[in-house]
Amino acid sequence: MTDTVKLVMAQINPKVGDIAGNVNLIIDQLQEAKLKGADLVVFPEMTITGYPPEDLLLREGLYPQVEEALLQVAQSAEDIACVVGYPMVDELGERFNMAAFIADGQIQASYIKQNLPNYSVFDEQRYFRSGNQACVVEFKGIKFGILICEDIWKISPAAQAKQAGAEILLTLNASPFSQEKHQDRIETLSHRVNETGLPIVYVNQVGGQDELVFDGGSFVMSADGDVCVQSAEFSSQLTEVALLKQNGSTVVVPGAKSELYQDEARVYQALITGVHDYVAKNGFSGVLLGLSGGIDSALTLAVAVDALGADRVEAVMMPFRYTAQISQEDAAEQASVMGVKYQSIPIEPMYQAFESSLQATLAGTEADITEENLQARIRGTLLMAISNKTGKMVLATSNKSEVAVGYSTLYGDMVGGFSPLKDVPKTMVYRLAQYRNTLSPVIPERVITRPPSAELRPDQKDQDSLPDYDTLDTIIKAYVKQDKTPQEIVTMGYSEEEVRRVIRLIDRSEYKRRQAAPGVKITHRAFGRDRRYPITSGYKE
Ligand SMILES: Nc1ncnc2c1ncn2[C@@H]1O[C@H](COP(=O)(O)OP(=O)(O)OC[C@H]2O[C@@H]([n+]3cccc(C(=O)O)c3)[C@H](O)[C@@H]2O)[C@@H](O)[C@H]1O
Ligand SMILES: Nc1ncnc2c1ncn2[C@@H]1O[C@H](COP(=O)(O)OP(=O)(O)OP(=O)(O)O)[C@@H](O)[C@H]1O
Ligand SMILES: NC(=O)CC[C@H](N)C(=O)O
Repeated sequence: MTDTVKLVMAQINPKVGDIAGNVNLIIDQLQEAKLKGADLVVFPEMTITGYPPEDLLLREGLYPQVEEALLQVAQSAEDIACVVGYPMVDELGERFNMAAFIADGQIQASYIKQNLPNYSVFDEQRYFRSGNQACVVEFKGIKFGILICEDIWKISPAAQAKQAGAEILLTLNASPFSQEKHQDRIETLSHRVNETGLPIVYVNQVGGQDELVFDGGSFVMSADGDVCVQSAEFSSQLTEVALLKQNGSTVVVPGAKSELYQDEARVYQALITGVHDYVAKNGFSGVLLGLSGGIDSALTLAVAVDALGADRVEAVMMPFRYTAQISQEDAAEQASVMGVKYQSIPIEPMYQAFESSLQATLAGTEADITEENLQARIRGTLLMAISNKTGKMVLATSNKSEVAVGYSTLYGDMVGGFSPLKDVPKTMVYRLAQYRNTLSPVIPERVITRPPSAELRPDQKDQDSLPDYDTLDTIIKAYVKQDKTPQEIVTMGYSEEEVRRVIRLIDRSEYKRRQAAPGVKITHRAFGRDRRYPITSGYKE
């Protein structure tokens, strides 16, 4: 006899903490899956609360709400089975990261996550105790082993589930995006398939949550190690998977395979998702930004428009005596091509007002960074005034190279609620701008080809105060991502003086990063919750 099970991978975009909203989303997806004739629907990790709920997990009031939510989900699942993720607290006050198998309107079995990630952006040992038991459920003649995210990144829980009789593994994930992540997942799951001989259904969350973006990209790997079903990246989706019982094993029928994004296209989608969900989930009507005619604000504008639509994005040029005519022309041209509201507010009168008020105080001093920062701060003040009046949030435009070395002004161009390019090195900013222009030419070519300048003094170029960006980004990558020592970086072919200078700037700028807006993590190591360094530090290497 051949048993068949129609499984659906529910790649959804929950909102952290919105338990009522998430339950409605789950119930809607169950209804939709029923219409597709599904028997079993698998949701991502922590479906009910969204991931990561952070210190919401420390609130006692969360758990009764989660219990009630589970009951509601169970009641709506009388004629369909599902696996959902949720947090639970026991009578001793211990918390667990769980998954429930629900069928016939009731929780039939539950599983406690065993491997609690506590590195990079993850803090699960702050909240949870580990489980130590496999959970294998039989449904329609097939034995399913349930695992949660980090469990699949090590051998033991998968092997344990196999020993407990599992014929196929279901893994519920909240696995955030970084550039290499998809490949890492494929390699990791190939190991698990090789070790256990079992197919794996990998269901990931999608959507932005503060500095994290979940890319979705759920998939099924067959017992031969082939990806035989593939969901889309960066969009909510129900993906059908047919399972057959053949000669005692469970076999996945090859199904639909969405095409995946590559390289710059993939990073660009991550940025769009991060901006879109931050704005939507925090209830802003739109965003605004200072458009300078430079590449960072040009790319930020393109991302914002692609994420939100032109009618929700506003650009402001704020020229000063050092602003080149071509900067004004290019900013106006891009705003017009992209169809966004655009205005120009010269800052000369405000600068003169500051200068005259400070005249006595600054008398006898040479013009220096003080006067440059004033320009950036006037611009920041204007943007925040427009934000307050319109309800649109300001986007900061700094890239990762600038964030690394503190090349931005506190309370100046650092104003803003969200910082889309925060984890994008300058060299990648250029590649992303070029990629975006292959879809349709929105960034004037001159913005890409002219040398970068903050235009805070006559003829200023970034390279007057920083190494060229190829050098800077390589040193930042070696120090921040790869944790190399200064000596190791020097052996990569850079002068000791240059390496030491960049490292000193990186170390010294931690105070600025702590005050900066969050932004989308796209690399293996982002500043923010991913790389936590002390501000006050006497450490030397
Ligand atoms: N450890 C610490 N903890 C807390 N606060 C600390 C601190 N060290 C300095 N500070 C404070 O921070 C101040 C210095 O910071 P800040 O006022 O921002 O000024 P600062 O970092 O000295 O200058 C801004 C830099 O950003 C560059 N910039 C500005 C604007 C745009 C761009 C661009 O192209 O994108 C580049 C500019 O050329 C310059 O190199 C100090 O005066 C002090 O008040
Ligand atoms: N003339 C200007 N008009 C409007 N906004 C400005 C202007 N100059 C600077 N800004 C804002 O301050 C940010 C910092 O820009 P700045 O030109 O100093 O350096 P940048 O890092 O080269 O950025 P960009 O490549 O966007 O010019 C800009 O991205 C922009 O948001
Ligand atoms: N939520 C988790 O357990 C995530 C950890 C995992 N290694 C990932 O990022 O994919």
